[in-house]
Amino acid sequence: MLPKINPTHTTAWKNLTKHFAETDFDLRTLFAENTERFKDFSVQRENYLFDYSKNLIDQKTFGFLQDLAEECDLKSAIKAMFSGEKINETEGRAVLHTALRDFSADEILVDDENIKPAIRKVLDQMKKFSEKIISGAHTGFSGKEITDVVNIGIGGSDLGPVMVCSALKHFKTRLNAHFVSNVDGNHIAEVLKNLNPETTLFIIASKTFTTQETMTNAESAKTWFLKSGKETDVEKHFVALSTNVEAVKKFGIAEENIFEFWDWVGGRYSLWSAIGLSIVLFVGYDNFEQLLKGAHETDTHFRTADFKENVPVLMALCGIWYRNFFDAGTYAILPYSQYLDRFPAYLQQGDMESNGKCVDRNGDFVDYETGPVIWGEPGTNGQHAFYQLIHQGTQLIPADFIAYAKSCNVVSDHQEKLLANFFAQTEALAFGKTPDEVRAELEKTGISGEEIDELVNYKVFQGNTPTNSFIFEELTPFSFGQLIALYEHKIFVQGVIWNIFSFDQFGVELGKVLAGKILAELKSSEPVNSHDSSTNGLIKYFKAKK
Ligand SMILES: O=P(O)(O)OC[C@H]1O[C@](O)(CO)[C@@H](O)[C@@H]1O
Repeated sequence: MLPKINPTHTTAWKNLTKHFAETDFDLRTLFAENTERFKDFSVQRENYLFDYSKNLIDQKTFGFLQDLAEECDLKSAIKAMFSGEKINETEGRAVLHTALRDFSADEILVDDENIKPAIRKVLDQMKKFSEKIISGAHTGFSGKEITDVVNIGIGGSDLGPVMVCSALKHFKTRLNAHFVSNVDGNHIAEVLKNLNPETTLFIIASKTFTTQETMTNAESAKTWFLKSGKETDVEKHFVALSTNVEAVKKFGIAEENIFEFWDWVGGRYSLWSAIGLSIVLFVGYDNFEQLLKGAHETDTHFRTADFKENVPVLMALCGIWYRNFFDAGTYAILPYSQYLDRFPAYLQQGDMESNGKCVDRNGDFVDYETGPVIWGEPGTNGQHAFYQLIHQGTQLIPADFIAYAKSCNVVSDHQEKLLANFFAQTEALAFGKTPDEVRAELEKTGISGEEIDELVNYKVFQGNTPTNSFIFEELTPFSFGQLIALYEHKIFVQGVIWNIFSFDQFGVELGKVLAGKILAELKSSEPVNSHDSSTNGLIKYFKAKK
């Protein structure tokens, strides 16, 4: 079981509170005082560099943060997760997405049963199936090869596959992948518009196989398909990824077309499981296996590295420093790679569904902050949109910058230009521009002293905005697996320290239940008066206009 320690009751927290109040964290000064700062606060691993020197920390902060991890008994929490203890206590489940990418011969037991053979079996099933589809050996009902794959799922059954397929586009097979998630009928309508039922494969991805959006979209896909194909053709065009075999069979998908996974795989951690089938089809099984192996490399690092060099632990501790001491309510993820366009959105679910909690592991309401709002967009696009606020707004927004040294596509000098921006932004955010520097610059333009006085404040950059920088050698399935797992473990560490349960998501339930009730009201011809005046008024307007 996970330890149940209130972080604010630790000596480390008290030390951090005092240290925060007494210290003036100024990056200009910190860098000037320690010429070895980059060396002291960076970790170079085989294929990537993690630089956390542009954080508002000194050696003392670093020491207290490390103490916090020790006092919150992070070591035993890591052991508990990897060994299959039921650390998702509120749902009575183990948390073993790490087992899905563990190709070692080590046994992992859940309820006294080794889960490794079952994982292997499903991976083999995914491999064989994908090979048949990609080679064209499996044909659609009219004998034509499958050309398009539509993953129908939402949340963890969508975001991971969409994000990875976007990131690994460079490694694409001949198949096209499409994703339908929203219950908004426009989503499926737009996807189906350009598809041919004879050459389309639908993957119905749902852990529970009860999710309204997915079931509705799956039914609509089947209706669309049956306009051309027959009931007996469904088996060639529909497969399901689920833990709920009975519900899948009821939907009409044959048992041999079910790719199973298990309740110890959380939805937002499921891309490594059968939920990754669309990834396998899109990039091929070998690349998917590389993705898993990359994640496993991070798992091994996380399990074994000293906390002082442990990248996910360092990421998590810096995040806690800003959330709980600087009161930073948001955290930006800024990949300098267009391939990672969906990565921030993926991490929104990963982080916010995991750590957006206000009750601790003792069942008490917390009196400290937990998960921040996660957001972001790829650079350089974000620079021309919201960076203004990060540079000159009124709140502290810590950020992670992610880049690749080599580009998958060498297009003239695009990569140098991209990376020049990457380096420039973290430098500007850290060191800003002082009034004296602004003044000196304006003086060179020849404008009057009065005009300079009027302009100075507008052109000052406060700086001191903390960032982490990741530079990977190149974007490959392996390195991308490493990166995703780094964030998964960062989220885990923060949840452990905040003393919350990171693997349930009760916060999504209330809206779902209310929507069910309201749906019945929308379908009825009776006037709706059962809600507050606002909800009644909105429903009335909708019913009049639909
Ligand atoms: O895979 P399912 O069971 O359809 O659930 C989809 C998503 O819905 C959620 O339960 C949230 O509503 C997520 O945790 C999950 O990833």
